[in-house]
Amino acid sequence: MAESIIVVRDVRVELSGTPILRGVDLTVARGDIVAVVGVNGVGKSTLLRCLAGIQPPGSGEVSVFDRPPADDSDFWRDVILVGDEPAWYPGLTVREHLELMHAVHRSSRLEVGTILEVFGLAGRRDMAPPTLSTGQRQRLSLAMALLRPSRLLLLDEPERGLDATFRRRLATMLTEYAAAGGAVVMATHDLDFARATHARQITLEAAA
Ligand SMILES: Nc1ncnc2c1ncn2[C@@H]1O[C@H](COP(=O)(O)OP(=O)(O)OP(=O)(O)O)[C@@H](O)[C@H]1O
Repeated sequence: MAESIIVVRDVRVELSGTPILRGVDLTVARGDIVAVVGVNGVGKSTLLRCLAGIQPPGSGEVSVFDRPPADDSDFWRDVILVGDEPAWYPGLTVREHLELMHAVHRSSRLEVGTILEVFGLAGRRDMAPPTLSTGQRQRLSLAMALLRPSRLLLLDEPERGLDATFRRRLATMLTEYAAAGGAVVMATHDLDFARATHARQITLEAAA
């Protein structure tokens, strides 16, 4: 059986006294792509935050790479969370944001020039991220994530703001990432996008 990267057993989370997650189970192995779906407010982002070690479960077990996820540098060397828009570095261009990631992570998966082309940002390389469109900023967030080496991608609505053509390209990139041995867990509202990645779907139900 494939090595499990994530094991979630009977997880419960309450926020401000309201049950958000209850009895959630999930196992993710190398090469898996899992799409977490469900209505607004059902707890998809909360589950991703549990997997990222940002939201401790009230009860139950969460294990990522054989230990409880911890918000520390060892953990983030293997794991990438793409959620809310990152804080951009004032004064740095699109290309410089990517070069920064490239410089910090010695074994980048792609060269900066290549990733600018793949993510359709070559024509915007000298612009400041805040001056990009919503979809272009999302492309840059994903480009910075996929540039660096990792073993697990946690993606909160990665399709947000992306046009149909780029959604298909991203689906292919995620499929290739998983085929190379990585694992992906993503919250999404786009079932066509989820199907394009051949993701296993899990549907969260309201806890209350
Ligand atoms: N700090 C908090 N205190 C109380 N309730 C919270 C807090 N943060 C989030 N919630 C509630 O938790 C629930 C789950 O939120 P979450 O963002 O995980 O949902 P989601 O499934 O990702 O939603 P969406 O599809 O809209 O992105 C929501 O009802 C939200 O109002």
